Amino acid sequence: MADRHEGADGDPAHEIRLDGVVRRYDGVTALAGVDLRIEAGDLHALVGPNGSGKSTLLSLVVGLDRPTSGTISRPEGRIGCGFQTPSVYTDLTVDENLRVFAAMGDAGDDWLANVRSGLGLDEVRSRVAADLSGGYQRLLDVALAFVRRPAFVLLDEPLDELDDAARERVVGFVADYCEGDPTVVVSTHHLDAFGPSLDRLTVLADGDVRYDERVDGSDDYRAIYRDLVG
Ligand SMILES: Nc1ncnc2c1ncn2[C@@H]1O[C@H](COP(=O)(O)OP(=O)(O)OP(=O)(O)O)[C@@H](O)[C@H]1O
Repeated sequence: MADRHEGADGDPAHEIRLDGVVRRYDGVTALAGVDLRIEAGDLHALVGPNGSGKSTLLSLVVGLDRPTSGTISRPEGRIGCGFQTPSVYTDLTVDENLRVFAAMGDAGDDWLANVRSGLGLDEVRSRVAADLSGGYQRLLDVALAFVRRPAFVLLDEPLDELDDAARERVVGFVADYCEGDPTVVVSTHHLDAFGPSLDRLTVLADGDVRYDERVDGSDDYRAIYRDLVG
């Protein structure tokens, strides 16, 4: 069997790298000097209390925002994003949304169908996005992040509003996606759901990295987290 990280694993040229990243807003330090490596092929979780800087970090990595100081480098390659507020075309159907986003890449119809069924969207494929429940809108937003088959996917709270079965499906889909070279960074409050599938865990608190280690399914994530941030 091929190594799951064949090609890019451990190659610094393929990692996302943050060095001394500070992001200050008026009177608020969202990130206080973050050094972080996000290695190719990893399913890498960012966790931390409300306001710890997770969304800020993802926005900076995508390039939607700029650091006050410090540097961020990201290798060439397509990037897929799912942020806290779903960014679907509300007047289009699920299938139309998927096709619009897929058309920006070259991943093909088979992959589109794979994303749709893998995330449990087949039964709503002909419904207009505006009429979907909050959970299905979230699933569609997650699907749009993957439909161009990007090298990097950044997901901010992808499990919000989902029921247990849908959460399991999303975690399974994301973990399978990372079986090759792609890298997925997920900001989440649902450490228990992602825990067994993670390659790396970073805990942020008050804009600082409090923990950043490779992990495997046997780790007691809840205990790690509780010891760090209570
Ligand atoms: N545009 C902004 N203007 C002012 N302050 C901001 C802005 N964006 C974020 N902040 C502040 O930066 C800090 C970090 O926020 P951020 O949204 O990154 O945290 P988070 O870990 O994603 O939180 P949550 O888990 O609640 O989503 C917070 O104190 C927040 O209020």
